[in-house]
Amino acid sequence: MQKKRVVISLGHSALGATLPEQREAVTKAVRAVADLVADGANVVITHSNGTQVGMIHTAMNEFAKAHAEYTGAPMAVCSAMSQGYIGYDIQNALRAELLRRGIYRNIATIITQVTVDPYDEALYQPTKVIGRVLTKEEAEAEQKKGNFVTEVEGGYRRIIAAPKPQEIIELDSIRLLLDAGHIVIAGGGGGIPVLEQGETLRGASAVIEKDLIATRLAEELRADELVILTSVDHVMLNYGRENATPLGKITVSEAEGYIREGQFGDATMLPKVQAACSFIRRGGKRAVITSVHNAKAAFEGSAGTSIVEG
Ligand SMILES: Nc1ncnc2c1ncn2[C@@H]1O[C@H](COP(=O)(O)OP(=O)(O)O)[C@@H](O)[C@H]1O
Ligand SMILES: NC(=O)OP(=O)(O)O
Repeated sequence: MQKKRVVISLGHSALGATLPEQREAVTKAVRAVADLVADGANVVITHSNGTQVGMIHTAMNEFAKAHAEYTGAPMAVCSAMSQGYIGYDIQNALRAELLRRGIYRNIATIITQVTVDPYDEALYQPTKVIGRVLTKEEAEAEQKKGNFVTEVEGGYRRIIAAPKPQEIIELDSIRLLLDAGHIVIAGGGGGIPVLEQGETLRGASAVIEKDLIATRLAEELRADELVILTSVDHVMLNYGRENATPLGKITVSEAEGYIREGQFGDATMLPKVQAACSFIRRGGKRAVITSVHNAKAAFEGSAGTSIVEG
């Protein structure tokens, strides 16, 4: 019998912001992955990169300005770097966690490119926040460099275009490794957005929403479950209000109704619930949205928000 297949998406709280924070946060996040593996699942991991790609872009390009022998790095190269370095931390933390449990599995990160449509209007309207929170002065300096910023809680953050994913270029390699029982880290940060130009794939100055690539991977790989680990234990109705109510097990029709009511934050919870609905509509058995902390209980059905057929 084929093992259960699970695509698990790690949000920014599973990664932290700085290098030491990431190493620490990933150590906790991989326990949820190890629980799934110990339970016999074949797993593909995908993850956020907004904070990391912003940090890498600033580090690469500011340094290059001051040192003529270095060149700056375009956003697509920074996305590739973020996949490499986040994958490196996840590989090592997960390997150690599994070995502690007496389990040995091959774990590999696939640098993943995803085509985007050059006519996607999102390419011309930056919406996706990247990097750390900036002061007003730092935000003004970014604008002078031609970058875009938006006001957020506590300050400002850079924003960048977020086109829709089209084709996952390395999909066959991901599937091959998964079929062979390897744990695969893929589509990190939504995948590196690329534009197809003849034989060439040209990096786009954008970042793809990772919830969209999580559902795409889950659909293409015919996963049984999609698990989205984020910063809250449940999806809530009336979030942030006095009458806020956590959602337990709901059907895809109910979830779509809540979407129509505007129950979910546009750039935060909405893409996760949409990803979950799309996955179930295309044949997935269960989508779970919860925190790293609650993951084990959510896998067992006693915590988190589960979206199922119906
Ligand atoms: N209806 C809702 N229920 C729960 N959380 C919500 C809701 N609407 C918006 N949110 C916000 O969504 C956030 C999770 O999304 P996000 O910050 O993008 O995390 P991630 O990095 O995991 O993708 C929560 O911290 C919460 O502030
Ligand atoms: N690429 C992406 O969606 O990253 P965040 O989750 O950090 O926004």
